Amino acid sequence: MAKSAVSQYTREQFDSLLALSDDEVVTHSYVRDVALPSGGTLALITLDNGRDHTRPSTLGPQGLLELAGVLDELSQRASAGEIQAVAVTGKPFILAAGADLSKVGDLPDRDAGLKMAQLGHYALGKLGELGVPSFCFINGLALGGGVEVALNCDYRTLDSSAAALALPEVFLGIIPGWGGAWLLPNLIGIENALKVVVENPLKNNRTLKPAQALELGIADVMFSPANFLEDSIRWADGVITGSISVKRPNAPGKLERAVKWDAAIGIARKMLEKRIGTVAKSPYAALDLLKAAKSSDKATGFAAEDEALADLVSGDQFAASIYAFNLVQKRAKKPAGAPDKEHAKPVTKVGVLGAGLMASQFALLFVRRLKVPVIITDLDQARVDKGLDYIRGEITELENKGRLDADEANQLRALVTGTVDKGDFADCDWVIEAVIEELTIKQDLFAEMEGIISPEAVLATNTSSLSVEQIGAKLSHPERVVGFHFFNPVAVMPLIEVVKTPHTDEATLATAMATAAKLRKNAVITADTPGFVVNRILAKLLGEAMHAVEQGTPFEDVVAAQKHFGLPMDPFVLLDLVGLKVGAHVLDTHHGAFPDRFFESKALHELADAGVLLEKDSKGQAKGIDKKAIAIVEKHRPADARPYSVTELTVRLEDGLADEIHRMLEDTVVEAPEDIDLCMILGAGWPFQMGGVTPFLDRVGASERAFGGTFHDPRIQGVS
Ligand SMILES: NC(=O)c1ccc[n+]([C@@H]2O[C@H](COP(=O)([O-])OP(=O)(O)OC[C@H]3O[C@@H](n4cnc5c(N)ncnc54)[C@H](O)[C@@H]3O)[C@@H](O)[C@H]2O)c1
Repeated sequence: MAKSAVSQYTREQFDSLLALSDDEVVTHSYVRDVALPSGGTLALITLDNGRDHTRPSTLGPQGLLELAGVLDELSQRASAGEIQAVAVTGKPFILAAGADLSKVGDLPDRDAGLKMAQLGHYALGKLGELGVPSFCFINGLALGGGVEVALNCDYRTLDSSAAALALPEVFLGIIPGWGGAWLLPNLIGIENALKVVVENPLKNNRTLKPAQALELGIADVMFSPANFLEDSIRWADGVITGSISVKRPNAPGKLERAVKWDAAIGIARKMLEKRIGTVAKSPYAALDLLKAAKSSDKATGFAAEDEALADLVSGDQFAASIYAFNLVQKRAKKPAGAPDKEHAKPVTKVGVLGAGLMASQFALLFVRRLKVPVIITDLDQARVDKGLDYIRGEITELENKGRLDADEANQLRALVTGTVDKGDFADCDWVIEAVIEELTIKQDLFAEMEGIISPEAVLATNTSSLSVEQIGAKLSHPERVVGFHFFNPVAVMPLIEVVKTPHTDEATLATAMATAAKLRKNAVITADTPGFVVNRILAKLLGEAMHAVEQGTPFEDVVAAQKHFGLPMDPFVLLDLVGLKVGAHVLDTHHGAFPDRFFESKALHELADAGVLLEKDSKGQAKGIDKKAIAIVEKHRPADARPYSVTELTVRLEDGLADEIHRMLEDTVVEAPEDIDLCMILGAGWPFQMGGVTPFLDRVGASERAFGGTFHDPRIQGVS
């Protein structure tokens, strides 16, 4: 018999963890005996925290110990010949959403972290050592430790309507440490395991649809939801009797272990170094474990996971991740400064001014989520038609992908119309503009609309850098004006900055917040100051980047200095994406408002006029900086220029950000540092593992250097 992986742990080790259980959400393991079609008995465990489907079952110390106790009893019944198989499933729609993170932030030290890792192995590992075959019937959502419940079983069936499967641990600053890092590559091969565990480690990790999980080999078979449990039991019976033989084509063979394994790890390591440098520790820790899983036995693999998890759980990045997790889970759902929902006015028809890049994307979102008539306009019929074609084309695309049925798609297409006559907006109660970024054009447009729409209708603007108050300056009812700043691409970016002017009334603000919620976006309320939150911080970084290259700092050194922040794009790729003209305009706006702290860049204007910055390959991917761009920047180098070293520039950027954010808070651009962090995580892709900009700046000492204080107390900074 194979060496036991579980016997390295004992029940008594874990008593001290019980204090960390959240009594509110203990997941219980209910057992019932099921008769197998061919005779014999299968003991079916259901994981259930007794809540409805909006509160997924999670696994904390008490739930894990209860499961371990149940499995010990079943092991005895198996030895006595009373049961022939064990299966685990979940309450409706949910297997388990992983470890209970609500109290993990309270783990007092590394030893407690180590015990938490060991407890997972102690409990879940028993699923692989029962003496009879074990099955997981994956009936719904399975995340992190939920997937590891399944991996610890011998076989897995999967419901084709399950919401998602994922091992998102590296995204939270940890690793799949309850068996996942050893079991997964040994089940589905190293290349597939890498895709699931470390791909895109700074974003929400790869979420698998059931068909993908099946194809990768995480599940052995998939059944439709109609008879999922019955089909799973019948299939398990076939496996036990031998009438079904389970094939695992992705399981690693000798050749894969001898040749491919290390090579795949090497490629993944290079990819990570290129993409994230040394910003995050957890993906590298996961790589080390996946590498070792090639030749280690299960007991050694589990012990290595314990040590890695203990290091990470007690470190800075996990504390930071938990902070970010709580922001997104809690603060984002109850935005600071939001008025009572009761004041919100109904939105029964939406008018969209402009049919360009942003307008057509959010017109689509309005019709999909609000399901009310949406009318768009632009300067001429051709532009209106282009916008309509885009919106209708996207609806058809969603229909083709099966995300909308034919009736819904037809209904949505019929709700969107276009016009060149603004008189058709008369009955709109929500009008939003996304025309070109010029103050007088937007002012005149709003003034014109005031003559058409009712005095109660809301006028919203998607401006990125103009004053919302000034856009409404020519109105008799400026109280109905609000900023509603989307991010590109609209379908993907979860944030809307809702901008309140000194005149915006409660009903208008409440309507904006309610509308954002209906669009399923997170809204943060900001004051009407240049760049609001996200663009002001990005403008600071872009301005510093242009200043540094003008001073003779090599472009690659600027990229290296900014890599330290872990943002998804370097400043030059970002400039290329937003457009050089737009970028130059954003810098001008900030320089105009805060001339002592934001640089204006004449070089950037010349780059924009010449249309050069990045050198790209045939697929449009950036290869580096265009030589013509380097020459243009050199022309703007002042006589007394002095290049920065990477370290100097890194510190300069950190201190500049700390100073700017401190000023933003003094000016109450938002209520609290948490709101800045929320905006940067949701609107700029600031990595979760860094836990938000403000704790990061505290942690690296920038807050102390910039304003002689900190944004948070030490616990939140993640300083252990
Ligand atoms: N592009 C982005 O990433 C982004 C992100 C957030 C906010 N914004 C803001 O959104 C707005 C639009 O940006 P875009 O990128 O969609 O620009 P765009 O150039 O793609 O679209 C602007 C559209 O407005 C039309 N237009 C101009 N004057 C008009 C008028 N008087 N009446 C009706 N239509 C008129 C133009 O013909 C054009 O189709 C700007 O205020 C911009 O700052 C842009």
